[in-house]
Amino acid sequence: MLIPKGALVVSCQARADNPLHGPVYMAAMARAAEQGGARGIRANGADDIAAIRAVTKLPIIGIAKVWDDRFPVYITPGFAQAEQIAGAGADIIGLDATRRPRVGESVERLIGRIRNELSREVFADIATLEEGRAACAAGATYVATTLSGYTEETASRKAEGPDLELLSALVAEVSAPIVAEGRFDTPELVEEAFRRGAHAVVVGTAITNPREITRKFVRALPKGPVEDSL
Ligand SMILES: CC(=O)N[C@H](C=O)[C@@H](O)[C@H](O)[C@H](O)COP(=O)(O)O
Repeated sequence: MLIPKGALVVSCQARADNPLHGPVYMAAMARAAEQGGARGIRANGADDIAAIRAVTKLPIIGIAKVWDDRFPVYITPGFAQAEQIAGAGADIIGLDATRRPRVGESVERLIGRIRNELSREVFADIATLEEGRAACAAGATYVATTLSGYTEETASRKAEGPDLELLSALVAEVSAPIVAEGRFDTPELVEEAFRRGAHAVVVGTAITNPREITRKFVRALPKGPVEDSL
């Protein structure tokens, strides 16, 4: 198992509209995270993964986000994407393991192929206890709470911070190592995740998205016109 127990994993991702989009910035983020004590990196797309692979030996959870209007699944939807990110240097393949409609083969078959044909660990992003059970039975190495709040069935959880209840239920009922991911945005919440038995915690936005961090501070500003002090 590549992600050690008790690890903080830092997700280094920036979409195309983010000024930090691009492999140079994401590799720098990953180095900063490593210097800060991260024991793993999560990254999206072959270009970012290859650039991060070149600057660190930390285990990389690679994903490939591909949007298709016909299907809700966008995190590594098929084997072709998994093969591409494995080739770029991902040690672990992250994928959507929810029960939602998907293009191509079933998630069970996809997990099996990644393990057998690519010899990579599988990191299953799920949103419910049932999906966690199924991913574990299909051979996922890790099961993560990543998608709670982001599927139709779980949309109401998004406003409530991280899904600590799902985390506890998975720890109690699923034998794979359980990773806490999604809206863990303070050190206190990371502590709480480990208290509840998480194997590792993945933090993204709160560490690697300065635009969102700035917005959070801006929301705390007094309303009304900003005084011009010049
Ligand atoms: C739902 C979805 O697509 N989540 C993504 C998965 O890769 C990322 O956008 C998140 O940033 C990541 O999961 C870490 O979570 P947070 O940024 O909340 O710490």
